[in-house]
This record gives sequence, C-alpha cells and structure tokens, in this order.
Amino acid sequence: MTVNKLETALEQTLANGDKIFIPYIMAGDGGLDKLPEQIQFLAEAGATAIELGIPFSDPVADGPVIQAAGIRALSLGVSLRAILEVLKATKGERSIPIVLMTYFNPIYAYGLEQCLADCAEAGVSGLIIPDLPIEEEGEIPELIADHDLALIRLATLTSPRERLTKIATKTRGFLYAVTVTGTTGERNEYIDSIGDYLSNLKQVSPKPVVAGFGVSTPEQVKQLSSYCDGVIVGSKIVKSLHEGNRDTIEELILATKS
Ligand SMILES: O=P(O)(O)OC[C@@H](O)[C@@H](O)c1c[nH]c2ccccc12
Repeated sequence: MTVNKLETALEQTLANGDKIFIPYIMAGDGGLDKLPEQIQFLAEAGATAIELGIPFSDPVADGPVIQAAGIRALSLGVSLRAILEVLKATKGERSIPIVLMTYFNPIYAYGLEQCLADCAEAGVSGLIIPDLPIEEEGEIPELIADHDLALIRLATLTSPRERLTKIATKTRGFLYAVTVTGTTGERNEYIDSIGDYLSNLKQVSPKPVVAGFGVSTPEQVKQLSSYCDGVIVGSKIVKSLHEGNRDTIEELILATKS
C-alpha cells in the first residue's frame, strides 16, 4: 500500500503538531551507491518524505543548482532503471515514503506501464511530473492509481482560481504549491500575497498543501509553513549534500518541529 504509506506519514506529522518537511535530492548525485545512506540520513534528521529527482538532459523547470546536480548524475551514467533497482534492493531498509520527481520523457522512454509497475515494486509512493499538465493527462492518472501510486499535482501562482480548484481536487498525496514564478532555486523574498495564495489553496484542497520553490532558510521554512502544511526544499538541500554540509539540512528540518 504505497499511497497509504505517504498519506499516513503526512497525517502523522501533522497530528504531532509538526509541519511536513520534504527534501528534494537528485538521485545519483555523488554516485548511486550513496543514495540509500542519503535517504537514511534525511529520514533520521526528521524528514516526512523524500522527493527523489530523476536526472534528465532537458530539465526545463530546474534552476542552476539542480541542473548541475543532474549533469553530475548523468555523467556517472545514472538512469531511471538503475535508480529503481537500488530502491527495490533497499526497500526493506527504509520506512520513509519516496516520491519520484521526473519529467515525462524518462517515463515514456522506459514504457509507461512497465515504469509504473517497477515504481510500485521498488516501494515508490508517488510521482511528480511537472511537464504533465492536467489538460494533457488523459488516461495516465488512472494507470498511476492502478499501480497504487499518488500523482501529486502542482499549483502555480499564475493559475486562475478555477484551475487551482480543479488541480486541488484531483491531486493525490498532497498538493505541491509552487511559490514563485520561474525555475527552482534560492530566493530572497516572495510576493506580498504569498500568504493569501497558500491560505486559499488550503481552503480548496482536501489534501495537505506543501509549499516549494525558493525555500532555503529556517526563517523561510517557518514563514511559509505557517500558511499551509509544510515545505519542500530542493536547491539548498542538493547544494548542502554536495558540499558535505549536513548541519544546514538538520537546521532546516528542525524549523518544522513543534
Ligand atoms: O530548489 P527549490 O527552489 O528549493 O525548489 C524545490 C524543487 O527543487 C523540487 O521540488 C524540484 C526540482 N525540480 C523540479 C521541477 C519541477 C517542480 C519541482 C522541482
């Protein structure tokens, strides 16, 4: 029951009075053999779930830090297939839910049905596919649900209210609330209406609302998660892991604890 694993972890975090913290890491950055230990470190540091990026040659939504991590992983020959094999082999060792963040192309190249079956077998709980807008999903959400995986939808600042409501109703697991316009990466400030945007999403979303993009300090973690159910941090985590600066990661996670 992989979807349940994700939803239970999110619910438990909120029931404890904490906020959700989902770190994004690039699979295979530093070598795929490092992945199980990186996951274990983040789980022990108190992460709720992990968003695992699949390296891809044309990552249109990624800023410089994540692009560079993807290039490092690709240069080591890291593939979706190899990542799923590592996840499958280490499934019994971890209890933290894993969500894959991948552009649609690697899934398509793998073969949709086979990829979903292998994700489920590897113990993956959900998928974030940023270049699959709801207008173009077709039958894909049903196939994903048939494999007991959550398709996590993204809400963006530029979506009209009606579209946001549709996205919020359709999302599974949680709603990913993108907090900036543009690509991933650290930001110094958010738009003034960020609180209203997140509070509105909370009102229309039956699932937890988790804010991501541009979050890199404990203060930002606290600020954004005060309007919703928690945060996703990508670039800052990727950079800190790469530089061996793990204290920074622990401090970010600590900011979500009550
Ligand atoms: O790096 P940031 O600004 O902290 O943002 C999170 C983000 O990296 C992660 O969720 C992500 C990485 N690549 C993406 C592509 C689309 C949507 C989300 C993502």
